[in-house]
Amino acid sequence: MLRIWSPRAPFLPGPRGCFLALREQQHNLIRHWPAFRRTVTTDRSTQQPNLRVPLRKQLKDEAKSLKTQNRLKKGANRPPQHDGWELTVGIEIHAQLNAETKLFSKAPTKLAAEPNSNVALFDLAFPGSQPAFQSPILLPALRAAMALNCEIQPVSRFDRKHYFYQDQPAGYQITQYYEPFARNGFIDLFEHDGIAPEDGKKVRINIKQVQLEQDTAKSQEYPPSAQLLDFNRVSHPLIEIITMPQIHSPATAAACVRKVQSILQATSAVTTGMELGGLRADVNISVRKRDAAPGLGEYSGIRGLGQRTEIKNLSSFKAVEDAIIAERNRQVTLLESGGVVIGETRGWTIGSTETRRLRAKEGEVDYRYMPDPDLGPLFIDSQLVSALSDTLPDLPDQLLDTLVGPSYGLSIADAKPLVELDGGARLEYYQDVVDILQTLQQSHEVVIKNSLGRTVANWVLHELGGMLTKADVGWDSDLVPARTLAELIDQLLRKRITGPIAKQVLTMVFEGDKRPIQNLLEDEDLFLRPLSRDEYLALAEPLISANPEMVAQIRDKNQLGKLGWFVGQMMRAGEKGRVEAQRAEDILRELILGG
Ligand SMILES: Nc1ncnc2c1ncn2[C@@H]1O[C@H](COP(=O)(O)OP(=O)(O)OP(=O)(O)O)[C@@H](O)[C@H]1O
Ligand SMILES: [Mg+2]
Ligand SMILES: [Mg+2]
Repeated sequence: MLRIWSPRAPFLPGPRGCFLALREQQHNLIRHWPAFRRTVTTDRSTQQPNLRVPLRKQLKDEAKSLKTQNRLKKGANRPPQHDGWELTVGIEIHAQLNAETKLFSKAPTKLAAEPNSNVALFDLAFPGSQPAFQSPILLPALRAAMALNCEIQPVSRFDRKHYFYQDQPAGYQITQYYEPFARNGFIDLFEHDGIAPEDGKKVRINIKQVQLEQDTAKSQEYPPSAQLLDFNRVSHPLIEIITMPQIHSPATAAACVRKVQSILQATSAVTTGMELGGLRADVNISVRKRDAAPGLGEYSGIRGLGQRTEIKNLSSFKAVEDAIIAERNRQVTLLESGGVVIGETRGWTIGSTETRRLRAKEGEVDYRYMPDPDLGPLFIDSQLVSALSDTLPDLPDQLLDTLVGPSYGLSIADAKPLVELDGGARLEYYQDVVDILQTLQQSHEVVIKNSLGRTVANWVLHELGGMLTKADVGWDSDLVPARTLAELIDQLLRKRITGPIAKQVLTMVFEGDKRPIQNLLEDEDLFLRPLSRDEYLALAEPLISANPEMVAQIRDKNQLGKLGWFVGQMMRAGEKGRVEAQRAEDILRELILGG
C-alpha cells in the first residue's frame, strides 16, 4: 500500500512566482544563516587546530611509505600488454545532499523510514502537482561546489531529461543540463591520495560542471518476475559532479572518487558515503593508441578521444578501479583484433573480470532535453556565496597539512585515517582528547614535549581502533568519552600508571565500566607505587652474586657500559613498570663500585 506523505500538493504559481519566491527565500536564508547552519550542518571549523603550518614536502616524503604506493610501484594497474594504449576516463559522481526535504517538495528525506512513507504528490507525478524548489538545498550544494573550486553561476535553470523506466514516475528526471549552477572546478590529487603523479607533485582533474537533479526510486528484485519499488528515494536532492576526460589510470579514477567523497564529507554536503549508497559513480572509458593519429571523439573542447563506453552505478572505490580495468582490457583486446568499440552502457558486477553490454547509449536526442516549464530560473545571490565561502571548513588537504605539521607531528599514515575515518567524527574526537589533555597537563604544570599529538593519535587510532575492530563495532565516541581517554593518558604521561595498566583500564571502560578514571584506578589499586630501597636491593643482590665475572669487569676494568645489562635484568625481574632505570643504576653503582 502506498501512503502519501502530504495531503496537499506543494504549489508555486508559475515561473514568475517561483522567481519571486526564490528571491524571498534566499533573503531569509542569508538572514537566518547562523541558525540554519547550527541545525543542518555540522561545521567543524571552530574545532580545528588553530596552528596551521603547511608542510607539503613532509607530506610527500611520508606518503612514499603508503601501502598503495607500493602497490602502484609494482605496476598493478599497468599490465605490460597495454603499454601502447592510453586509457582515458571521465567520471560522473552522484551524491545525495545533506538535506531535510526532497528537491521539489517538503517530503522528508529519511531513507531509513518505512518504504513509501516519505512521498509527496509531486514526487509521484500526480496530475496537477507542481514542483516547489526547496531553497535550503542550495546550502549543501553550494558548499560542495565551492569546495570543488567551481565558479557559482548567478543564474541556472532546470531541464527535463526524458526516459521511461519504473524508477521515475514522471517519465522524466529534472536536472540541469543546459545551465548548471556550478562550472569549471578542479580537484588536486597528491601522492598521499595513493597516486603516482608524473611530475612528482600532483594530478589536477578538472570538473566540467556540478548540477542539481532528482534521485530515482529504489527498485528491488521480487522473484520470480516482479520488482518492488520504494519511492522514498524519488526526488532526493542530488548533485551530479562531472569530471573532464582527464584521468588515465584506474587507480587515479578510484582516488578521484575517494577524494570527492572526503571533500563532500568535510563540508557536510553529504551525510553518507559510498558504503551506504550516498554516493554512486558512473565511469566513462575509452582507449586510444599512443602513437596513432588522434581518434575522432571530442568532449567539451578535448579532441582526439577514442569511443567511450559507460558503466553506471558503481558503489565502491574498488568497483570503480576494477570495472575500469575490466573494460580497458576488453576494449584493447577488441581493437587489437580488428574490432570497433561501440558507444553503449555496460554493466559490471562485484568480483567479475568482465563488463557486459546493457543497452545502447542514449544520446541527447533520445533524452529530448527541454527546459522545465514549471520551474523558473534559479538566482543565486553573491551575498549567499560569500557567506558560505566565509564559513567553509578546512578541507582534507589543509587538515593533513596541520596534522603532519610541527604542532601535531603525526605521520601521514596516522593523519590520513584520522581525517578520513567515520566522516570526520574520529578527527573531532581526537581534537577533543588533545584539547582536554593539554588543559590537564597545563594544570599539573608538567612540561611535555610535542609528542602529545602523536601519543593521542596512537591511543585513538591503534589502541581504541584495535578494540573497535576486535569487537566489530562502528565508531561511537560515547564508548570511551574523550575526557576519560584524556585523563587516562594524563595519568600515563605523569608516570602514575604503566602502559599495560593504561591499556587494561581502556579495555574496562570500553566494556562498560563507567567509574571516573581516578576512582577506577584507586578502587582497583592500579596506581604505580615506587619501590623501596630494600626492594631495589632485593632485585640487585642476587644478580650481582650470580655474575661475578661481569662484576669484576665493571669494577676492575671500568667497563661501565655493562651496568646497563644489570639495569635491564632488574627491570625485567621487577613488577612491570615499577623499576626506574636511574634508581636501579644508582643502587648497582653503590653495590659494585662502592658509591
Ligand atoms: N571519449 C571519452 N573517453 C572517456 N570519457 C569520456 C569521453 N568523452 C566523454 N567522457 C566523459 O563522460 C562523461 C560524460 O558525462 P555527461 O554527464 O556530460 O554526459 P552523459 O554521460 O551522456 O550523461 P548521463 O550519463 O548523465 O546521461 C564525462 O565525465 C566526460 O569526461
Ligand atoms: Mg551525466
Ligand atoms: Mg553518463
